[in-house]
Order: sequence, then structure tokens, then C-alpha cells
Amino acid sequence: MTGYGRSFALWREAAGAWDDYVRHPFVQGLGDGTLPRDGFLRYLVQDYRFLIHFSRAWALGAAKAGTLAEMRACIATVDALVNHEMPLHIRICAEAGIPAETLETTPEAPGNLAYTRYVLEAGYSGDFLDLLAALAPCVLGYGEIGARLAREGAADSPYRDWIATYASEDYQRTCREVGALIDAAVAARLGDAPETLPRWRELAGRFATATRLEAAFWNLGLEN
Ligand SMILES: Cc1ncc(C[n+]2csc(CCO)c2C)c(N)n1
Repeated sequence: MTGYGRSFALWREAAGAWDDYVRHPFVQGLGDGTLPRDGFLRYLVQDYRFLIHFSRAWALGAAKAGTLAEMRACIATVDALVNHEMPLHIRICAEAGIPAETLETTPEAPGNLAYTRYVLEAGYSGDFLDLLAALAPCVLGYGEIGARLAREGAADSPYRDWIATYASEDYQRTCREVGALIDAAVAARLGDAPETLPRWRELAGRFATATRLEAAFWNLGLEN
């Protein structure tokens, strides 16, 4: 399996739509190179706004954290997103002829609004675990997708840079660290047999909903 921790493995198994997400036609098109370029760019423009709200969600994680270690992990993700991934996103879009202004002015698609605000709401109305369960499919799903597409051999795909980013040892380490953060946060709050508690069902439900919203997000790049 992926090595992203026990909670992830169990939530993933229970989330009915996991394969709809990680084996979505958009993902298959990234791997075999058949994804139309304009669809990929539409996805990128929406993803810029998505990442803004995800940065906010990780910042909320720092506010909801229970220990300094949890706080550090969230802050490190905010730093990576805001100072490294967002500038990269802006550069990739600029190279594709999409000015920064377009990224700011393109209306958010309803599926984008639904997903990002769902995750933020999980954090506002819930606790640290609710927020992590809603964030997990995004981080770990891309790790799983990148690793699989690279394994299946996507060297010829025009999207090989995208794939290489998520297949990289750097990103895979991040995924293992986030998986470990989740397991430790669960153990600290719910003990050694968390899956026996009613609370577990709620967290698995958060994960499953975010998974469905990830699957729907790919559609933004396939619809016209
Ligand atoms: C729709 C959508 N889902 C997931 C990601 C991937 N992603 C989002 S934030 C982040 C870093 C840690 O949270 C990563 C890898 C994306 N870009 N767009």
C-alpha cells in the first residue's frame, strides 16, 4: 500500500468514491497524454483559487492544533503553499499564456466553491481532526496518483512534469509526514482503537465527502 498511515488506509477503504477520484478520466488523460491542453489550463485556473482556500484551511489548522508539533506541521504546509507552490502555479499559468489577472478574476466554478468551502467549514465547525480528515484526500490522493502514473510509465506524456512533481521523493515524503501527523493526532485524541468509536464514522464521512468533491473537481477540466 501507499505508506501514508493507518487512518488514511482505513478511510480510503471506506470511501466509496476513491477510485472515481484517483482513476478519473482526467487522471488517465494526464497519464497517457490524451487530456486536451485547454482542459488542463481550465483546471489550472480553478486550481489557483483552490490553493488559496487550501492555504487558508491549513492556516486554520494551525489555529486548531493541540500541540506545538501539530502547529509546526500546519505552518510548514502554509509556507510551502504560499511561498513555493503558489508562485510555481502562477509561473506555469504565465508560461501557458494565462496572466495573473485572469487567475484573480475568473469566477470560481460551483464545484470549486463547494469543495473549498466544505473543507473550511469542517475546520470552522469541527475540530483539528475534522479538518485533517477533510484535507487528507487532496494531499494524499495526489501522492497516490503521481506515484501510480510514474510507475505506469508516463515519460512521453506532455504532463510528465506535473506527474513528476507528485511522484517525487520530496512530495512522497510530505505525504508520509501528513499521514503520520493524522495518525498521531487521532491517537492523541481518540486513543488506540479509534475505529471502534462513533467519532470515527464522522471522520471517515468527512474524508468520503472530500473524496467525492475531488472527483467532481476533475470534471472542471473536462467540461466545456
Ligand atoms: C483540486 C486539487 N486537489 C489537490 C491538489 C494538490 N494539493 C493541494 S494543496 C497541496 C499541498 C498540501 O496541502 C497539494 C499537493 C491540488 N493542487 N488541487
